[in-house]
Amino acid sequence: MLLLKRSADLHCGDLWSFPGGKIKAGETPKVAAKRELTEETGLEGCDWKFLGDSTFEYPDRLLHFLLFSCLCDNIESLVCESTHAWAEFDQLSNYPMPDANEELINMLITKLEDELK
Ligand SMILES: Nc1nc2c([nH]c(=O)n2[C@@H]2O[C@H](COP(=O)(O)OP(=O)(O)OP(=O)(O)O)[C@@H](O)[C@H]2O)c(=O)[nH]1
Repeated sequence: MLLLKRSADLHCGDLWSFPGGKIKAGETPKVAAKRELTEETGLEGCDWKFLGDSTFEYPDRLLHFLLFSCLCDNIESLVCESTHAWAEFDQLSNYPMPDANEELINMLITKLEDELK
């Protein structure tokens, strides 16, 4: 799983997060997910899947997340402004993440378990 370290000056700064960002007007969620991945990493994912959605209320904002997974087979072309890490599921506790991500990770694990059945 690809994780990016957020800059200190951003919301949830200095925490590790999934590539992503806000949907622009007129974009579908999937188009936005693909755009954000490429903007932030230079990578083009394939085999995109919508995994589910989740809402999280921070003290200063209410966020609605639409979670996608994809595969990246060209990882040598990764170009990233932020510090990045490739993490296995059992290593995630080493990467402090925003509070909203607990539910996102549970969603990921559930979907992967379903696929392996
Ligand atoms: N990208 C990303 N954002 C997350 C995660 N978890 C989480 O709570 N967030 C929050 O989701 C919001 C949107 O993310 P973002 O700041 O990356 O959005 P963006 O790239 O469009 O930024 P911008 O507003 O500077 O254009 C932020 O408030 C961020 O803290 C995550 O895993 N990845």
